[in-house]
Amino acid sequence: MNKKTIKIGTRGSQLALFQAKLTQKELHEKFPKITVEIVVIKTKGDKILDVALSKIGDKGLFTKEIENALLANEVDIAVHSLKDLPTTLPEGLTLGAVLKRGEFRDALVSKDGRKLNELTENDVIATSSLRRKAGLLRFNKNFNIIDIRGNVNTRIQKMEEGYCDAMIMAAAGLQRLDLDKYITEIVHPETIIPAASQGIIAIESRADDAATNELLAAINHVPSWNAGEAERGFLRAIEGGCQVPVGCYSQINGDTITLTGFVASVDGTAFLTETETGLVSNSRATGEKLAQKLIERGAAKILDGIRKQ
Ligand SMILES: NCc1[nH]cc(CCC(=O)O)c1CC(=O)O
Repeated sequence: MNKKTIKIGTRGSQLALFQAKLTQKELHEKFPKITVEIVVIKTKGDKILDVALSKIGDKGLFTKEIENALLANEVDIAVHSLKDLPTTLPEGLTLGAVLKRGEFRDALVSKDGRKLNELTENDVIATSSLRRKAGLLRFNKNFNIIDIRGNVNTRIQKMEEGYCDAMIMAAAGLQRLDLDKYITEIVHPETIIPAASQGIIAIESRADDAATNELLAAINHVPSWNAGEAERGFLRAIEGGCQVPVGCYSQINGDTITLTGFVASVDGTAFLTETETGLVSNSRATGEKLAQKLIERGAAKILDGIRKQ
């Protein structure tokens, strides 16, 4: 049966709504006769606002309630940031498509416009991400780092009110919200290795909904999909999530993909990084091989140590 209406489930943050609207626009352009509606769903991550994400210790903090709505047929697709989506999806759900990737690197946002190499131990740098913390401490072990929560807009407001001197955020999120002017510097991906799949918008669907999946295939951006496969392959194999300092990024060059990843201890003193190159047609396996390399060098031991704390 052909679809007449598609309901998109999304969180209600400005960033999530922007991403849902972009998906709506892409579907509308390809399929002008189909009505695409947006349904806002609150997630646990939207309700717990005062605890560092790394301490909540929950997979799918920003995605679970939306996935439940999808499984209950209340919506037809769910739009997420791919980096927030656990690498193993619930039974019955599938990744239907991804949109063209935005900026994959992190950005420094500083109050007075100073760059990362101009910040000192007298500055307060805010991030709740263990990955960003590890990168920052490897760059300067004396940096003073504090936790921060809240959506992108809230965090900028906190900085302006004096909560901190600088922050690290995903450049893609700032750009999507038209907040580019706050970006002081795009951080080199070897200084702070990005989150796997950062900058990619994911569209999740029911595996058995052939009509919807056919529509999604038509808006899928293949190079971004391959990057996501490689980076999620890595993350799945290393068993990383947002509770551990891990990250990776990929570069596609013709038919090859090069993936760089890291695993670190929370204080940044142990820091392992590796690179792996493979065929784009074999992206996921390339990510898994990268994970294997890091595991052979002791990554599992570092991660086990963190999980026991
Ligand atoms: N953790 C929250 C989150 N999830 C996705 C993005 C940015 C957009 C993206 O990576 O696609 C952000 C904000 C941030 O990390 O600063």
